[in-house]
Amino acid sequence: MNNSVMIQIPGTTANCGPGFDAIGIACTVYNDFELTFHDSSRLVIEVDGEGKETIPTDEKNIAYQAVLDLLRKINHQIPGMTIKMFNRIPLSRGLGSSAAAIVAGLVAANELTGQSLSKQQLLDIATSIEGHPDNVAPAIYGGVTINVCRDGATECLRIIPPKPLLMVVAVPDFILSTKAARQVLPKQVPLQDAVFNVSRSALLTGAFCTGEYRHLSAAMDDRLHQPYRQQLVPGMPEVLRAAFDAGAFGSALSGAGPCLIAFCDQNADHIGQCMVDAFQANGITASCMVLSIDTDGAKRI
Ligand SMILES: Nc1ncnc2c1ncn2[C@@H]1O[C@H](COP(=O)(O)OP(=O)(O)O)[C@@H](O)[C@H]1O
Ligand SMILES: N[C@@H](CCOP(=O)(O)O)C(=O)O
Repeated sequence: MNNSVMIQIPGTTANCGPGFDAIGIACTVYNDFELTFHDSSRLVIEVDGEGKETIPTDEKNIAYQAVLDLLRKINHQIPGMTIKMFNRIPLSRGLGSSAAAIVAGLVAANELTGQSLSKQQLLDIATSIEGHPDNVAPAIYGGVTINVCRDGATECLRIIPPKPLLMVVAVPDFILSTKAARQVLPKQVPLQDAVFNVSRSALLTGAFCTGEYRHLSAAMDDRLHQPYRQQLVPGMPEVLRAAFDAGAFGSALSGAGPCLIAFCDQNADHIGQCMVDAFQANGITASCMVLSIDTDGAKRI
């Protein structure tokens, strides 16, 4: 049995507008995660890159907890371990950093213990830890994933769109925890809003399957979460509008925010600059990342 493994895990953008807790995409921004088991009982966690100052380096670390969850699941003894991570996924911004940490811990521990669990089993464990499947599924499988929770398991359909798609992410310089962004959501919604989202989610899935991205303008509209979260992201309507005016097919809140994401197939840098400028006009400093779809998901490197 090898006692050390290195995993690369992609960031993810969830919801894509209407697909709240259901649709997610793996993106070409990656964390590196190294797990080593050793004989001593010590736990060592070293964090570099994003979150270096804030991510816990003790038992509270969620990647470490995911390693423990997997070891307990397969009745493996808990050894001493060293975790080294280099993070490029911005924290608490809506690009799935927590999902990446959970998936990293699960995949690394599974690799070190003989790969006894399937991707489906890892997905089910990851979903139960994260609480929703739309980030952990694409982090595991790559691509665009449509995710349905049923009878305690997560059913995941992975799509690789037939035409290239770029994702322009405007990253504002403030954080918003997913927990806080879920607390502003209502417990119930009007039937017409549910119908609105059902039709847009179906159109969105069809656009990804066929590459008919001209539908994304209508397909990325949402009434289930964005109207409530807008108050948490200054300038959100203006930034989304700026992306569209600059030529994006469509735009939305990335995950629970505060990142805003636009989809296009050209002029990505220009669209990004327009989004950053629109944030700036609303008093928010932001930077821009141009990403494409990661098709591999978490993998050993
Ligand atoms: N690499 C990591 N290792 C351990 N914990 C992490 C890591 N990345 C993120 N986290 C935890 O996840 C939290 C952010 O999760 P969340 O609020 O869901 O935002 P995000 O949209 O980035 O997933 C961080 O505050 C941190 O506690
Ligand atoms: N469906 C979730 C997605 C959260 O994604 P994150 O990247 O912000 O953690 C939600 O909208 O709450």
